[in-house]
Amino acid sequence: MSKPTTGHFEKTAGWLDWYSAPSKPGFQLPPGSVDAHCHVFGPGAEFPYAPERKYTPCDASKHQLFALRDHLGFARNVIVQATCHGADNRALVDACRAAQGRARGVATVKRSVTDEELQTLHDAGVRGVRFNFVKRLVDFTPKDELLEIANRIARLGWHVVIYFEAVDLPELWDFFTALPTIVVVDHMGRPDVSKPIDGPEFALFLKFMREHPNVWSKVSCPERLSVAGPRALGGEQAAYRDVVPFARRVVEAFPDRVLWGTDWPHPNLKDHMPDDGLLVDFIPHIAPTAALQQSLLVDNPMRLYWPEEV
Ligand SMILES: O=C(O)c1cc(C(=O)O)oc(=O)c1
Repeated sequence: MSKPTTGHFEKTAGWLDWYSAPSKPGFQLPPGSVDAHCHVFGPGAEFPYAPERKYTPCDASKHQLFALRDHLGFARNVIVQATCHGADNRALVDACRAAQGRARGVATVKRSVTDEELQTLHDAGVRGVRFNFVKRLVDFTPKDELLEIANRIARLGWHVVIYFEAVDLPELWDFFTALPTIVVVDHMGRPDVSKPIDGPEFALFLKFMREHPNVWSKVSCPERLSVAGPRALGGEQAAYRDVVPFARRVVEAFPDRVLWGTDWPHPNLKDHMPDDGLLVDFIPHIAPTAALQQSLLVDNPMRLYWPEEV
């Protein structure tokens, strides 16, 4: 793969660039696997980063994303609007269109979005909107505004993707459970994996999923959630052991409502940048049977993002 570059913009201090020489996974992905959470960044010279952004990344273009897709053995991508692009979905739309049916998108929109703009997003392959509650990434948006957006996109058959941290779930519960669509949680709601898996915090997340059959979860981002490592670098086959029980619990309890994604190009990692090939090798530890792998990587994302092909 090519190497990361930065064009017009100066990266946030300490920014870690994506890993430019990922290994070939040892784990053989089932045919038709979907990387259901990844991003494009710019390139900034073509698709400028949003003025309200909280970080400035290195560029991560659609071509680089598609090269990674092919290298790892994925068939398709779900590209999620990154907060550094705010509600300007041009880079996302451009990538989805260029993928020629092999990518779907999750956009960020404001209340002011027109029906015509929503239709244009739909035609490009967008099937969801993302609501972000992680304070270091976005400014606060009032809940009535988000609910209004959710009701509008529900009519298009789209869903809502939510990103929040485990400690905030109690406060956000009423809002989340009032959403009228399928609701997809990013990165398992960011559990603190140094806390017990049977403790109250993770129990609340499992209850959230158990009591609400419209709630799905991405069992992604062990590299972000791991406290004890080891890191997915240098051929490590036992990476992020502390995350495995959490992700596996979700996969086994809700096999029909889980998705997996690389999270490439891994915004805001502070301590290391994982080898994406080794991240793929993490999958069979959380989805240990062929049937679970088929649901996680193929059947579930196809049902949600390409229902017309199922
Ligand atoms: O934890 C993060 O920093 C992060 C950021 C973004 C984004 O900026 O969109 O997306 C993610 O999936 C994760």
